[in-house]
Amino acid sequence: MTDPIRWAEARETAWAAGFAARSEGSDLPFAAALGSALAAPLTAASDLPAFATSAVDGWAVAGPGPWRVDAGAVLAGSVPEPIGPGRAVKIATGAQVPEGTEGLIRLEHATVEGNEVGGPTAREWREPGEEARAGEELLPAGLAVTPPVIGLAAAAGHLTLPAHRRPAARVVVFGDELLTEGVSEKGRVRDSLGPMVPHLLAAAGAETGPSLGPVEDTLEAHVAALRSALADADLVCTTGGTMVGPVDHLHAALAEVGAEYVLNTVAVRPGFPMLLARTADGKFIAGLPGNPQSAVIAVVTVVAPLLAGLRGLPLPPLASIRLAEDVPGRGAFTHLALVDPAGRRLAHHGSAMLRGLAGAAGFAVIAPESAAAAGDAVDLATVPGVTP
Ligand SMILES: Nc1nc2c(c(=O)[nH]1)N[C@H]1C(S)=C(S)[C@@H](COP(=O)(O)OP(=O)(O)OC[C@H]3O[C@@H](n4cnc5c(N)ncnc54)[C@H](O)[C@@H]3O)O[C@H]1N2
Ligand code: MOO
Repeated sequence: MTDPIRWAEARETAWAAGFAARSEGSDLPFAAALGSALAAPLTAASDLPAFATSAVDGWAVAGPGPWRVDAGAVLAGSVPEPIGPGRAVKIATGAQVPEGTEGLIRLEHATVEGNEVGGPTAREWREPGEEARAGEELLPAGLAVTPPVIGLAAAAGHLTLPAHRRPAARVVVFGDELLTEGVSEKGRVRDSLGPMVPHLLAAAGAETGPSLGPVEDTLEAHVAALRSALADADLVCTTGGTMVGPVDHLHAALAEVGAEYVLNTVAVRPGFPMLLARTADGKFIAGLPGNPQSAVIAVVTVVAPLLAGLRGLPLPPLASIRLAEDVPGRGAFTHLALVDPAGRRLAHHGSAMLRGLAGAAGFAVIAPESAAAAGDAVDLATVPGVTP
């Protein structure tokens, strides 16, 4: 076993490995691009607006007033006839302003008498290219695709976005002791990771499906499950078997599939035995410890940064929280301490438990060789899918 690396370094190492392996950008439908980084700048396919666009409901007029009313109205969605001096035509918000227009009168400011209209005029339209010129860069490469980015891309004439695709991830659950239904009894426990981890991965930006397993505790079964999951995934997250117990086959299985460690053990409590490995063809295997809270910590520490890197995004920033009570350190290890949104520690925070985690804002980060006191603001490591 290699020396554990520091927790902050584990995040950066996992992210950098993902970023180096990010997919080449391609033109993706908006839904597929959402959440990933732009792989190339977004440019405008036309002027924005593409034509002089009325900003009000009113009258378009030309020349000196009062103006004689032309029949009909200029509505949004068509190309209007030009208007001549001394003429007025009714116009709707969003309609193309007729050539020759010198001013618009808002409907509520207009006086109409017989066939004539009068009132104060103003250039109440948006000029072509006011927001952007055709071909102009709207957003830089590397920016995350958010819903407003999708809206802008559509407005700018696109059906797709140049982005890094979402990585495909699979979860493989190890453990003969696990039950997939009913209550824990007679030495057997309900599998809590199989139902939970795919949702963590989805929230962290992976395409994923149901977990595979529980996989039988033999090396052959582990290797077969890993190979089958790797066949259609960029990332396989395994649960359990990270230690060196009598049926912990993960390390031997990694060797069998030719995977090499990116990192192996992290100086953090809980979660110490987590690992990240890479196969010869550039796929990743994240080993999440079997203790359920430790598995979540491995997702927070290694998997979420890796997925961000694979999508071309920066290392996810840590949030911050003000503690309402003292939190001890864990010596040379980083202590990830469950806290609620008010900064209070939670009961039931053992690494085999999920009860505290289920009500938590995230993990307060207590640096190695330190402790935190009530009132201190400390980093908060959030859990994908959980808003603090
Ligand atoms: N001699 C040592 N033993 C252990 C150490 C150590 O340093 N020296 N570290 C402990 C720590 S820390 C952890 S974390 C676990 C990690 O163990 P594994 O990753 O090998 O996991 P397992 O042994 O398979 O399981 C541990 C524990 O978690 C339960 N489990 C496993 N999978 C699931 C699941 N899908 N759903 C619910 N519960 C699960 C399993 O039943 C065990 O109770 O090692 C310690 N040991
Ligand atoms: O560190 Mo283990 O990962 O505590 O449960």
